[in-house]
Amino acid sequence: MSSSPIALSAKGIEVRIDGRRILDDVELDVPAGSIVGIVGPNGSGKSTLMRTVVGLQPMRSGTVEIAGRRADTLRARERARLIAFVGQEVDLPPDLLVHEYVALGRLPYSQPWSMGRADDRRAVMRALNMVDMAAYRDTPVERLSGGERRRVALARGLAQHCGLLVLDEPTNHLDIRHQIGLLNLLPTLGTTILVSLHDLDLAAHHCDSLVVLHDGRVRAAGPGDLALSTSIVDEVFGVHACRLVDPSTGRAHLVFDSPPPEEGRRP
Ligand SMILES: Nc1ncnc2c1ncn2[C@@H]1O[C@H](COP(=O)(O)OP(=O)(O)OP(=O)(O)O)[C@@H](O)[C@H]1O
Repeated sequence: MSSSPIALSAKGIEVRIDGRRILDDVELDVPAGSIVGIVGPNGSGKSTLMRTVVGLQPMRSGTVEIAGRRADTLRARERARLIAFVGQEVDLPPDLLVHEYVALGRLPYSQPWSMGRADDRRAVMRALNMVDMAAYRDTPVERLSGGERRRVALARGLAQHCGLLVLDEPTNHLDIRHQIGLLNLLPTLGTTILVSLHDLDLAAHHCDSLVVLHDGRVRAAGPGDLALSTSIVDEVFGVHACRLVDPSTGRAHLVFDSPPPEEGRRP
C-alpha cells in the first residue's frame, strides 16, 4: 500500500517552548519496517517529539535523519512523500466531504489540474475501507463523531502512501473494537510506524519496541516487557502494575491499580 519502509533516527533532541525545556537529549531509533511506540504520562513530551521529528516543531539542538538523510535538508513535497503525520486534530476543515478530506493525502503527488485521477480515487477508497469508513465517503466531515473523525484522519495519512507513518494517539476516541482493529492493521501496512499510545498494555503488545518518556527525557526503551517493567510503570506513571496471564492465549497482560497505601497511612 505504501512505498518501501524507511528508517527514522533522532539524536540529542532538545526543544524549548517559551524558554521552558520540553524535550531534553532525546534519542529515538525507528528501524525500517518496525513499529515503535511512544508512551508517557500527560505532558511528558510525546506530541512535541512527534511534531519535532516530522519538522513541525523547531529544535534547539539535535539531528533527525529520515531514510539516512538529514530531515532539515528535505524539501516540503519530498518530506510529504516520505512521512505521513496524523496528529491529534479532531477539527477537520469544515465544508469538505469525507472523500474530499482524505484526498488531501494525495496532494504531495498532485500535478497542476491533476487531482481526482483514477489512482488517487482508488487510494482514497482503499484507505477509507481500511478504517471501516467507506460508507461515509459522501458525508460532510463536520457531521462525524469524534471516533469517526480520528478514523478519517488516519485514512488521509494512509492515502499518502509513505514509507513512514507517524501517528499521535490514533486510538483516542475509538471504541475498543476499532482500537484493536487499528492496531492490528498497522503491521499489515508494510510501512515503518512511530505511534504514541496511552494504553500501555496495547502498546506493549502491538509495538516491536517502546520508548518511555518522562518529563521530556527517555526513561526506558526496548521491547514492551522490558521498557514497561512494573517498577518503571510505578516510577513514571505512579500506579501499581502487575502482569497477569490470559489462560486462553498465554499472553501476559499489564493490569493496574493505585499504589498500595504507605505504611502508617492505612485507614
Ligand atoms: N505550544 C505550546 N506552548 C506552551 N507549552 C507547550 C506547547 N506545546 C506543548 N507545551 C508543553 O509541553 C509539554 C509537553 O506537551 P506534549 O503535548 O508534548 O505532551 P504529551 O506527552 O503529548 O501529553 P498528552 O499525553 O497530554 O497528550 C506540556 O507541559 C505542554 O504544556
